[in-house]
Amino acid sequence: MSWTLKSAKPPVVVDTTLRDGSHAHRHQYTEAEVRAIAKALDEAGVYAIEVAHGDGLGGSSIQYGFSRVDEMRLIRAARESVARAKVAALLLPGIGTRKELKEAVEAGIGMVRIATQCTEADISEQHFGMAKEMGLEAVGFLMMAHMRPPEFLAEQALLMESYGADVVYIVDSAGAMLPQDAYARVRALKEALSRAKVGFHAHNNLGLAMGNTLAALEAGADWVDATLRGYGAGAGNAPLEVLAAVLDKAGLNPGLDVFKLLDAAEYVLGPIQHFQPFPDRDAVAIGYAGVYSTFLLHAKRIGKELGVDPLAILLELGRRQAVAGQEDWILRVALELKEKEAGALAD
Ligand SMILES: C[C@H](O)CC(=O)C(=O)O
Ligand SMILES: [Mn+2]
Repeated sequence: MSWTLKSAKPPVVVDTTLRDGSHAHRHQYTEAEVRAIAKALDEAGVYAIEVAHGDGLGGSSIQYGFSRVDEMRLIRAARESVARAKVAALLLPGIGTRKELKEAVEAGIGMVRIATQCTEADISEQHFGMAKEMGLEAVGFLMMAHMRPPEFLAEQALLMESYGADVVYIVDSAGAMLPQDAYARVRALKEALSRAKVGFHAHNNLGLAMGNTLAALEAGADWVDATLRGYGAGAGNAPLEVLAAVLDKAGLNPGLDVFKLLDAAEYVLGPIQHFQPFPDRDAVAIGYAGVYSTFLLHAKRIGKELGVDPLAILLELGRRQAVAGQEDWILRVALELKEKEAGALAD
């Protein structure tokens, strides 16, 4: 791996402020917020804008947190606000179904990203079939990709390609990768896939979202994700306005307007952000222990309610190798830690 970016090409950039950022926004986006953000992103030249509950279509629930506004209304609002960018949604098989996908198409999506745990690409076959039948650009998301080696991920990506994926992403859901990890995984997919493009989605828990995105580009990534101000789960994602400035300096700008993005980050997202994600004590623990980034706010809340250190909860979840969909483990682990502590005090 080199840092020259000589092998990199201008990537397709997908913004997920209105989907991954929904985790940080506790799924409370309003239609007016979505309209303003989607319009600003469209005018700044991003290829696609992902809009959905943070956990994908159908995610609004007691397990993942209720959305303030129905996501179909948010998708429609985004679609009405863009002149050029594609509107996309995320779907996790088991959470989202054909019903939600069909409604999202009617609301205006042109692309769906189908996300599975990186060991379970085989459960996505039917969903890629539906996406293609509905005329969508179809993208595969191999989540928690730090948990498996490059050659294993390449096999999973081949499955998604065989189901019809146009792009397959290495998703560093835990923000646990070092640049060499991102590089090796993207490289393996580039070498294995014959038709599908390769993408990379970063989280900043170890402060490496930008570095890992550049490593992915050096490895040949065709698509990359980012969010305004890195607004996303855990310590957030690669910050879009920073990525645009860096790509521009490196001669790799795919057509993004750097100054429009700086304004969008500062004046459109900035005033409504619930908080600025950054690698704080608990977020670094997530990257260090390889825990799903979306567990951060749940662990902080449950830890506060029960008087248990969120860092201890997150480290234990890492030890148990919890993955997406196992949000119920957070409360269970917290209760066990509390019980253990009470037992130790009684002894
Ligand atoms: C549903 C997740 O938030 C998808 C994602 O962005 C990730 O795994 O990272
Ligand atoms: Mn993410």
